[in-house]
Amino acid sequence: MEIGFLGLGIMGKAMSINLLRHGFKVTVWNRTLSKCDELVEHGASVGETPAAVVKKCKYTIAMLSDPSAALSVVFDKDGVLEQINGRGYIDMSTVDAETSIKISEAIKAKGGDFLEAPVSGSKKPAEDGQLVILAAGDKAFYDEALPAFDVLGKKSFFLGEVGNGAKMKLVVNMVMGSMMNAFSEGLTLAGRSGLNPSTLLDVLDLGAISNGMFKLKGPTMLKNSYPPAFPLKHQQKDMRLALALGDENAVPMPVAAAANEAFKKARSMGLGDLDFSAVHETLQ
Ligand SMILES: NC(=O)C1=CN([C@@H]2O[C@H](COP(=O)(O)OP(=O)(O)OC[C@H]3O[C@@H](n4cnc5c(N)ncnc54)[C@H](OP(=O)(O)O)[C@@H]3O)[C@@H](O)[C@H]2O)C=CC1
Ligand SMILES: O=CCCC(=O)O
Repeated sequence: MEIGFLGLGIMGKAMSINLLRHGFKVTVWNRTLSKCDELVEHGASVGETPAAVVKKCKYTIAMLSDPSAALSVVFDKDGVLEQINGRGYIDMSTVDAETSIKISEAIKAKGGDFLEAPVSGSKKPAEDGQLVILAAGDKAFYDEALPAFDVLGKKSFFLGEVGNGAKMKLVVNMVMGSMMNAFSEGLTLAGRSGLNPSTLLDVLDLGAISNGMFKLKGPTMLKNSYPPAFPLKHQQKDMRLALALGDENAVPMPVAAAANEAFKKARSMGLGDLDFSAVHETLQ
């Protein structure tokens, strides 16, 4: 079955290669078209525009940086809407519910099917097909897309109406961003107060707050090394969108608000393209 894929950044590249490896025919598009070359080496075809990809595929997946990119690819000239009639569109980007609902309504008005399906998990889980998929929208289309989700992820959740996937993803990343700041403060405090931060990693790993993120990021943070798996600029976008969701629902989130300030500071220091663990540098 032919699947379209729009957006070949860190995640989109890994996800589309994974689909190809599992026998799907994939047609790709990326704003910077030269990034499609590597996918062609893996067997992909290339579409010149989002509309051209959508036209030849039963359904098309998007993995784009933020709400403005997600909207642009759908609504602009040569965008998804122009060819969506009778086809499906799955937006896996992390965006807010409002953006997702706007896209969903436009796709449906043109006779297409829509799912939002943001993911938990980063570059390595994307390469290994171990993402957690947070889908919402048309249930029949979800069932149709399950073979692709089964390749991309280790578990898919169907969360009901469009907006619920986006909200779940933002809540998860709000918790993650807050934890990353507490972790950075802990590593820094350990070092400055005369402890060995490596020993702190061992102690944390044996206790109740042991987790994959501390285990994965701790050793590189201690070397002040932040190769981008999840770019810091995207984590800050997610904190901003989660705080807006908190505003809408009158939920006080002082911890998340402080974490957002730290990510903003890191961006102002030019660290936005590094991994989100580079927020550690704001304390150095
Ligand atoms: N990295 C991670 O660990 C995870 C990321 N996410 C989410 O997935 C999405 C993608 O993340 P990631 O792959 O890391 O990001 P990258 O920054 O690596 O890639 C972003 C992609 O969006 C494209 N893009 C940006 N602006 C536009 C635009 N105006 N029009 C068209 N295309 C555009 C880029 O194209 P170009 O190449 O031309 O710049 C690129 O393909 C984000 O929403 C992120 O929050 C979710 C889970 C994990
Ligand atoms: O949105 C990015 C999530 C990164 C992760 O789950 O490790």
